[in-house]
Amino acid sequence: METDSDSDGSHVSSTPPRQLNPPPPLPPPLQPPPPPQQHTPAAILKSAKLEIRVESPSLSNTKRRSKPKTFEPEPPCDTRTHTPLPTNLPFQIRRQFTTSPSISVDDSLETLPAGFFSKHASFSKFRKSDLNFENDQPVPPPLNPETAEIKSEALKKKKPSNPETAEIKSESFKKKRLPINLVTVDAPLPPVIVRKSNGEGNFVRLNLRGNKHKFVNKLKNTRNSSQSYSGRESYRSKRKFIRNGTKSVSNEEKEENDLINEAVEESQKKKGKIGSDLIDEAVRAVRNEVSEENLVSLLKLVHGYDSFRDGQLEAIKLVLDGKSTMLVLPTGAGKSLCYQIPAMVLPGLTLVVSPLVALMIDQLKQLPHAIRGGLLSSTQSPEEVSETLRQLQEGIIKVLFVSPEKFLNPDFLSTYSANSSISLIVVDEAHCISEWSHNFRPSYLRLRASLFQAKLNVGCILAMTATATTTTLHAVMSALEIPLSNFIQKGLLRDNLQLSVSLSGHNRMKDLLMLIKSSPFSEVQSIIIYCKFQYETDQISKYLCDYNISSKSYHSGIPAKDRCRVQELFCSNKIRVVVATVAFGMGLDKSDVGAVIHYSLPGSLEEYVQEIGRAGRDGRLSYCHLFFDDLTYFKLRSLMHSEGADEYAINKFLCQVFADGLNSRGKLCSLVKESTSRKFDLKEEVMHTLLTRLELGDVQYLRLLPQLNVNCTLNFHKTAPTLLADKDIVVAAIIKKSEAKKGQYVFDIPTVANSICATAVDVSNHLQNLKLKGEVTYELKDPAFCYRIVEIPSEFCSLSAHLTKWLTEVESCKVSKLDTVVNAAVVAVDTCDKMNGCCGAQHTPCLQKKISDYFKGDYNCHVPNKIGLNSPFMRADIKVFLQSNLQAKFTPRAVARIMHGIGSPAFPSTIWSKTHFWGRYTQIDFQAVMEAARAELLNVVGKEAV
Ligand SMILES: Nc1ncnc2c1ncn2[C@@H]1O[C@H](COP(=O)(O)OP(=O)(O)OP(=O)(O)O)[C@@H](O)[C@H]1O
Repeated sequence: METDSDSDGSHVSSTPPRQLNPPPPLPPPLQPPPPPQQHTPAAILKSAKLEIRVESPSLSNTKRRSKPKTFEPEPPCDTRTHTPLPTNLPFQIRRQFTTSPSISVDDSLETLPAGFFSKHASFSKFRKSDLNFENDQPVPPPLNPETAEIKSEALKKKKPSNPETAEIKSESFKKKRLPINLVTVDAPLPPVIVRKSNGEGNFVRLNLRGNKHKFVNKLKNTRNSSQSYSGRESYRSKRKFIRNGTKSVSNEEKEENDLINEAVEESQKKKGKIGSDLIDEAVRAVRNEVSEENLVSLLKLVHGYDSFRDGQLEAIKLVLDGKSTMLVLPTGAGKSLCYQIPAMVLPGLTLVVSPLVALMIDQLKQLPHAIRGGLLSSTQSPEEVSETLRQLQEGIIKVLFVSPEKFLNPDFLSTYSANSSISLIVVDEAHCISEWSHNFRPSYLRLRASLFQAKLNVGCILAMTATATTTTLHAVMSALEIPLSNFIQKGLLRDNLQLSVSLSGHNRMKDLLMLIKSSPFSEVQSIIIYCKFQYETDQISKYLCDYNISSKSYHSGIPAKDRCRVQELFCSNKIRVVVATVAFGMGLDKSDVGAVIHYSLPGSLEEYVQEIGRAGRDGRLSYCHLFFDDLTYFKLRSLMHSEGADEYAINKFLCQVFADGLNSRGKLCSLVKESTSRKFDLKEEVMHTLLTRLELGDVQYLRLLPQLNVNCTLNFHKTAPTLLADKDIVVAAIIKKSEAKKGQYVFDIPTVANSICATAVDVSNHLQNLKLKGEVTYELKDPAFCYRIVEIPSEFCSLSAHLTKWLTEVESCKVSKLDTVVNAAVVAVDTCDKMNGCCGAQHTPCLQKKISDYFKGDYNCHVPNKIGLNSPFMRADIKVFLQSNLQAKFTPRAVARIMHGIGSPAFPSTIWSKTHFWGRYTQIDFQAVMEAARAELLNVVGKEAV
């Protein structure tokens, strides 16, 4: 059963995992894709694969790190449900095919056009002096890779990798830990308007396995590696299909499950080691009187700390008083403790909704001895799930980690509403609720106070985040009905982070090497380097190893076990550098990371703040360097447009969603993800967001149900189908609604379910039972969004206009977030007068100010960006491109995406990156390219009409 997401961080990554091995050859597509014309053979570009992610400092009162000892015109929209789609749309060149070509899906967010970097490199501005680091050493020539590897192995052996020493060191840091001072954003928040949602019935039965993101990642991996359809198929057969009714579990799922079991076991082994009588007594004391004294005693016993950090006590007291609270503390400031202590004191369960399985595992491991935790994940076996449920019912588990999808599954909700008392719901990474955050997740949109209250009778919510702008905070507090009086924000950045920035030159890798080999970075033991693209992490880590800098890459395309191993090596100081995408860092609690380097631009200041927050958690002076360059900026800016959609496409999509018109009210419907995505050129994530919006907007048009593989091929084995049908209503319906193909029965689960007024899950379960009895075997395929229609829109035009406007605003918001990062970097490098403590490449005061202004909503991008609004040859190029591809149906957005080098479901990079126009106009504003494309399409259509 296909589901939504307990994932591995990839949703954060804008680039799909890279597929390292060449895929099997491309099978013939359902219908032939239009081959792009090549004008200049030499200009045919290969596509490179990418993956995406990002961090900041001040110096006073902070200890300097010691040198490591060892490591060196839109078409008119339809107005009614049944309005036939126009066939002679403006802006579409009629195909030469009689049937529409079915192009393989490709969301090539991470696919760069071939030669992208070299072709566009326009930087020569890098000034070594800008770095201004002491002991700038000449870069030694690279070693022969073989020798380097041997040397690096030898070095590793000699390294001070004694975990004991490392532990002692970190203990001594703890003792010497300096108070963490925070740069506070103290702008008053305007009053929160608490919007009562019509949350009744808004929950969905989603994600019984919850692995959508993993699937998506993997799929992206295959897609973006400019590889074939069959590569995807093979992956799909491994992961997506349910063979003969049996869930096939991939190695990755098994590995993830092993990690969960390990964490659960570890968590359970620890219990009772500390004098539990003392703790019980301390808990009782807090229950009697929630005083600072009692809470500090409990803190000492449970966590071993002498005092609370800024914001912790305040938050804990509010929560213990049953008040929903919004807590904004910098990364590493100790947010987890704010639910751990209440979890011990409150009588019922504390549920923690967390976006990533990896994060949940880390948090589970970090629970103190006295708190027993549990985790529910889609990868667990039924036995493991029932064991967790048993422990929950017996009250053994005090803190349960769940994904938002699992949490909103009605089965899960009913278990809790019936059997268990929940005292507190914690929404971790709460910014994911808001579409205006840097990391919006549709499933988080469902987290509403009204739902918690109605379904679980829980009134107390603790929302936590490290990075949220004022707008995002409003959205979160409104959804969770948290009053302004319960808003705690203590700072954004720790002042032990020294922030530097430089414009990188043609050879960013060399710049990076120089940086690492120069003081102060050369004196730092543990460094994280953030990149945007997976292939970059592999390249850079190999490059650093060649220069005797022990490093490993980390991204979501690496198997879970290997990722875990890299994290272990890093945490035990056996490697010095981790070169990672965004997938690394969430939940990482290595206190002595001394430096974070952004090799690529972060997509937003939120991302930057979150990632630099991995450094200096021990309170010691730590260094954060940001490289920026125009080329990366242009490419990332293009990528920000990969999820936009046109009103026309949304209108067509709505027609499909409500395809059965008035008859569909109450009906179970489904949309097969892959084909629908291709048909409307909408990414699956965008379709999911739109469906969620149709469920949770002002009017509830539908109710989302668990995602399923909807197409079934069934074989009967024991009893003759007709005989079985006589005594089995489901079988009777299947026979009636099936198509017989070579003795097999092929049917669509929702159709069968509708015919007997059952749910799709009922039908699936029934099939499973028949299979267990040996009556049938079956195969399910085609993951689909499932939903029930609640209300038919009276007309589609205004609804699609409304949804388009919303998506466009979200798209512009993303673009402006990236523009703000670049602007902050440019202002620091080009215009800083260095009067307020900035020096050389070190711009801590001015970057801190920018960041603080941004989070307060006061930021002005007063330096113009380098994105052009026109180019003399653009119209001509578009014209040539269109004329060479007369067989394809383009929209202005599709043309603009190709000109920006962004693949989409209907125009995948695997095919379209072969045109030499691919990515040619990344430096021109996307909207401007769309306008030019619109004009040229009108010309072509006009001529055709003549
Ligand atoms: N009052 C305290 N005194 C000393 N150490 C503390 C205190 N509170 C928390 N810590 C420690 O600080 C570290 C970071 O805590 P935690 O992981 O909860 O931070 P966080 O705010 O959740 O960070 P992130 O946003 O990165 O997840 C942990 O090792 C934790 O034990």
